[in-house]
Formats: sequence, C-alpha cells, structure tokens
Amino acid sequence: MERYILSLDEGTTSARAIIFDRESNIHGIGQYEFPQHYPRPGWVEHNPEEIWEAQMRAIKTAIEHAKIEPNQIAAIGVTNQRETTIVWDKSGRPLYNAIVWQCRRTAEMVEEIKREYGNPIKEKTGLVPDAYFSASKLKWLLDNVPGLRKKAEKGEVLFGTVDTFLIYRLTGEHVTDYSNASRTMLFNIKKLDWDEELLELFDIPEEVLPEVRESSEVYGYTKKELLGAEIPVSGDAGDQQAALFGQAAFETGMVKATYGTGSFILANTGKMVRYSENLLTTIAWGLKGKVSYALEGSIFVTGAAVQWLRDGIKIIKNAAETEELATKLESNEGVYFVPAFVGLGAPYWDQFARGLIIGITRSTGREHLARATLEAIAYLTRDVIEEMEKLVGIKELRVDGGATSNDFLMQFQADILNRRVIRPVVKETTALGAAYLAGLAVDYWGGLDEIKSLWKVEKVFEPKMDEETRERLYRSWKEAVKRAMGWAKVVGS
Ligand SMILES: Nc1ncnc2c1ncn2[C@@H]1O[C@H](COP(=O)(O)OP(=O)(O)O)[C@@H](O)[C@H]1O
Ligand SMILES: O=P(O)(O)OC[C@H](O)CO
Repeated sequence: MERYILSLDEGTTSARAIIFDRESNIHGIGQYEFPQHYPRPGWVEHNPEEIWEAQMRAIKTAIEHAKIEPNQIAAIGVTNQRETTIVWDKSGRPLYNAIVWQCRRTAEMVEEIKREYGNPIKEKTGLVPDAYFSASKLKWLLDNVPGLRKKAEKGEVLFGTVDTFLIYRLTGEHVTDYSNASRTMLFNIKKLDWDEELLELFDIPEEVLPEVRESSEVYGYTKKELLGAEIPVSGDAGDQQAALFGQAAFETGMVKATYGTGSFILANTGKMVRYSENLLTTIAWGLKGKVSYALEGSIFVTGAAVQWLRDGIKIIKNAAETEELATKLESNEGVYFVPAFVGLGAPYWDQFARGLIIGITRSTGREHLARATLEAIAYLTRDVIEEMEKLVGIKELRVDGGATSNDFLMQFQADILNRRVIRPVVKETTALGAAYLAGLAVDYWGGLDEIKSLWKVEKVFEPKMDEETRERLYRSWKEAVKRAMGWAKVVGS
C-alpha cells in the first residue's frame, strides 16, 4: 500500500490541504477561502469555526483528489498563518473571534510598552515590539471579553496560534512548536521557555499557554471520528519557517522569500542568535534536539495589495492580470504605491504609516496602478534584503508563494535586487516544509540530505537592469515611503 503525507497549510486567506509522496510530488489539493472580518478600520478577525470548516473541507477534497484512503496517510504536518491569536475552552469552542496578525487594535498599547520595555523584549524574544505579535492581542482578549480573565485564571481557557487550535481539534493535545511560540512575544528564544517577566508584563496567566515542542515529533493522533483513521500529527511550524524548510534552506546564510498576503524573507542563521535593529530574530525550527534560528523581514501587505486592486477598487478581475497590465508600460512613469494598509513592518516598523499612491497624472490608468503594486512588492523586499546584508552575505533568493507565478514581478525583483531569483518546481513550499517535518518524525524520509536532493529549480531570473535605472527607481521608492510614514497620526486615527 502506497503511503503519503498530508500537509495542512492554514494561511491568512485560505486553508489548503496537500498530499505529497516520497518524491515530493503532489497527489491531491484542497483549498477553500474563508471570510475576513473587519469590524473597525485597522481591525482584522477570523472566525475560528470558519477556519476549521475550510480546513476540514480542504482535507476531504485533497483525499478525494488523490484517490486514497485516510489510512494511507503516514503522518500529518500543520503549518499556519502565525501570531493570529485564538482562545477556546476545553471542549474546543472558540471564546472570541481570532485576532489576526494584521490587526492593529493594540497599536497604542504596544507603543506604550515599547517605550520602557523595547530593549528587554528584543533581547528575550528577538522581536521588535509591535501589535503584529500575539502578546498584546491575548492581553486585549483577556481584558475585553467579558468573564474571560476569570475563566482563564480557573484554568478553563486555552490560548494558541492557529496551529495549536487545529492540533487541539484534531488530537485533543494543547501544544505548539518552537517556531510558532517564538512569534508570541512571550517566549524566551534563548532559554527556550515562556518568559515569566513577559507574562507578568502582559498580565497573562500561565494556565492558558500550550506546551512547546519540537517542530518534528508526534504530538498526538487524529480523533477517529474526523477522518476515519487515527493518523499521527507529527509536524508543526509557522508558515514562513515551514517555507524555509521546504526550500531545503538548511545551511547558514540561505535565504528565501515567500510572496503571499504579505511577504516574508528569512535567512537561516543556524545555531547563531543574530540581532538586527530592524529585523526579527526568530526560531526557524526545533529538530532532533537542536534549535535553528533565522533572521526575518516581515512585510505585512504585498499580495493583499493585489487583492485590493481586485476586490477593493475592482480594477482587475484576477491577480494574474496585473502582469499583463504592468508589461503594457515601458516604465512606472513616476507612479509609486506604498501599500502600508496596516502600517509598515520590516525594516520601518511604523504602526502609523498608511497606504499612499503618488505621482498620479491625468494619464495615469489601471496599468500604472498594477505596475506600481508589483514594483512595490519588489522594493519592499529589497528594503529587507539591504538590512539582512549587514549581517549575512546574500547571493541569491529562493522564492515561493502565490505571487511568484508572476514573471514580471520575479524579473523586476531580480533587477531591483541585482541578484538571481530562483523559483523551484514545487511552489507549495510552505506545505512541503510541514510535510517534511511530519515525515521526518515517522521516518517517511531518511533525513535532511534526502530532502535536499528533492529540491529542484524551475526557473532562474537573472538581473538585467542597468545600475543607474535601478538606483534611480529605488531612490524614488524611498522618498514615497517617507511620505507614507506616520500618516495615521497626522489624521488622528
Ligand atoms: N499572478 C499573480 N500576480 C500577483 N499576485 C498574485 C498572483 N497570484 C496570486 N497573487 C497574490 O498572492 C496571494 C496568494 O498567495 P498565497 O501564497 O496563496 O497566500 P496566503 O498563503 O497568504 O493566503 C494573494 O494575495 C494574491 O493576490
Ligand atoms: O498567511 P500568509 O502566508 O500570508 O502568512 C502570514 C504570516 O505567517 C504572518 O506572520
């Protein structure tokens, strides 16, 4: 009987389930979007039940497509949108909507904390204090959901990021892995434990916290009534760390960029905990008794800006149309778009920046906006790579995620970075990384060397742009960013 690995990739906008074989071929995919809830400007929520439903439908579709029986699944790996904060009770019932990583409701709270505790927080967690991370979101829930804090103190509330919620529903175990824990801003990445001082600072009762485990080990078995089989759940990593693993970027200095709702650039730094003022230090994974670290540049809005062109101002029908529109122009004709919808992440960390389109003239059309959106994704990536370069040498960039199917974007990225951009055959690198982690735990794959041999190049984008053009474009971008920064403060919201 042929055996497979099932990977659950629960992203910001959709839940995916993918079935891989030993050669990392895909046999079945299920993918369902779920609603985004915006109760106030700058607030973003998901309904955990809607996430669960989309995830379960995706699993069932993937199994059907692959034409396999659940008992042919050797193991399940889970990977997830990170930081998004959920609280639920022991029966698995959510006690509020999930507060999504993009949500800005705690920006002011964090601004205050940052003034006094910015340095110790960075030292302990590797993170730049920001509403992005789970700590302030969990505090908000405990302070604002009637009765929640009391219940939590009685040990009746469980907290977790989305991996933890899914694994709890699948197996009944309340666990997370090092990579996800390192995004809560409550976890000490050197001591590898929840940090008592931070728990006190954010007023978080210890009872709510999950147990932190390695990224590749059996956490539990799926409840029989869910899939008709008791399958080990044995891989767990935040989606960006999983993508780094799926890109087989196991050596120090290897870098990947994932272009999804946001973009996330991670450089493996191995055993070294490297600090950069404007980047995050994070745990890549815990594997076979060792923890690997990474430097990360998190860009909050990239693909989401393309979605906004489609669903917000409705100037395109689908994301791929941006390529067709952008290539109608020889250049951006001076139009820049800074998609700071929820502030700016790395390397600016400005919670109060807001989106800006500049350089509009009477002849500006939708092709300019499409091009400016794609260019912005590439400039934002260069902003991060420039910071990273101060600490690690970067020769090339391995890329993945939805927007990498856009050849204009990939070529422009190579041009603006003046570096090779390499797109692998398997673009579902996030799901693949979680599959590898799950498979390694049950000896489905022999080890990292076998996984390295499975990584294959689909296309290399070589830089072609002359230096003068490249630097002129990038300088103008930096000017546009300056004009977007702090805007929410100017208008008082
Ligand atoms: N051809 C394309 N050009 C530009 N952006 C694209 C293209 N295809 C998809 N995208 C963008 O990529 C994102 C989807 O990528 P995906 O990796 O599925 O994201 P996530 O995991 O964050 O949900 C969407 O935001 C979409 O707008
Ligand atoms: O859902 P994605 O793929 O955009 O990833 C979101 C990140 O994990 C947020 O930190």
